Amino acid sequence: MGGQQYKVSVIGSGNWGSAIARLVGQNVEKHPDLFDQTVRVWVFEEEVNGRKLTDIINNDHENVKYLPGIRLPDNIKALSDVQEAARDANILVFVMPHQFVYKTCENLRGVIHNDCRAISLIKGLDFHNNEIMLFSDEISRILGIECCALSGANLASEVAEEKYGESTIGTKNIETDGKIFHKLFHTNYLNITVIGDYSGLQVCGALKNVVAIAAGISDGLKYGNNTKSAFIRRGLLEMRKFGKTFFGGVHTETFFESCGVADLITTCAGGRNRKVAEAFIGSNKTIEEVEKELLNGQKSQGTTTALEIHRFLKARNMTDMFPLMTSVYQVIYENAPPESIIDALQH
Ligand SMILES: NC(=O)C1=CN([C@@H]2O[C@H](COP(=O)(O)OP(=O)(O)OC[C@H]3O[C@@H](n4cnc5c(N)ncnc54)[C@H](O)[C@@H]3O)[C@@H](O)[C@H]2O)C=CC1
Ligand SMILES: O=C(CO)COP(=O)(O)O
Repeated sequence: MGGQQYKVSVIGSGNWGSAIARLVGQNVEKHPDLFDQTVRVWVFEEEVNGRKLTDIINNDHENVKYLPGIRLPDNIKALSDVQEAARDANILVFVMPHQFVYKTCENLRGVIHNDCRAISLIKGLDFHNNEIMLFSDEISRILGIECCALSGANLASEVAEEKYGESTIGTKNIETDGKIFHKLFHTNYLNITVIGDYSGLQVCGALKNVVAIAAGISDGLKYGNNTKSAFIRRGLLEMRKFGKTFFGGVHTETFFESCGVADLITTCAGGRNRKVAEAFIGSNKTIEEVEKELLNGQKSQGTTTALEIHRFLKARNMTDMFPLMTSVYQVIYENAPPESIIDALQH
């Protein structure tokens, strides 16, 4: 692709999708030699206050539903047709709740250039036919293109407000994709490190959401900071064990990057998973009802991930090896008393 400008499309426009589209919109302007100056964004169309969300984004430069109060750059072009949003792109940034990835990728089959490359910002793992897969690998398989991943301690609203933070890119191709994606995402307020362990990075992004539910349960029970730290520590150990047990090439060092312990801390302090789990305690509602009431269409991925992990471990008789993951599942889905989650710490 020597000398050619990369056309970037962001596939997804929720809370993180909008914050990252904003950052990418800014960064392509800093590298006009490298990137086309328009960033197309696929929006799952919906009506907000009687207007199409795409029209609101294109005319008012704000995603009023998923990232209210933040101005998006003028070079962001929202499109409701995913094929139109991705056609001719050289770079695809996948950023959507993990339950929507397959359908979206299927719609893109045959539309994507084979010199295109992708990056997954999705925090979740793919459990399919009782096997476990990385979304970067699935995107790669379905679309026939290379796909790496970005994950980090990145609460979307804070990144959108340009509060300083860090993030991690995991890729097999550090010299090629690592360099181009570093250019696309690194800013003075988001410091990017590139590593080779893309599997460990994605395991962290998915499992920290389940640990954040444990932190939320702990907060809902008013257990205090020491208890929450115990959940975070045990959670980190289970994240590492899960990665090393089920994926090759997972390194302990990855858990010390932004995608590891830092993301765990930020999500357990200020994330949606924690917030929903805290409100769930004592509510007499299902977790889905609480999520709907609190998040206005945003999704907390940890509940689905807890269920998927549990089914996967149960099929292998391995639930005992992951007491915290198991206990979160039991509290959320099997009406286990929330206080029983402490047993997971004494295992
Ligand atoms: N929000 C955050 O602070 C961060 C989120 N992430 C991860 O980024 C990914 C995307 O999350 P967000 O952008 O925050 O999304 P979100 O949870 O804010 O929004 C939900 C999105 O799903 C879309 N949607 C609803 N129904 C759909 C359907 N049937 N098909 C396709 N799309 C549909 C909505 O239009 C909306 O864009 C997730 O894996 C999340 O864990 C990662 C870092 C930070
Ligand atoms: O991934 C996140 C921060 O890095 C956001 O976490 P929540 O989905 O729990 O808000």
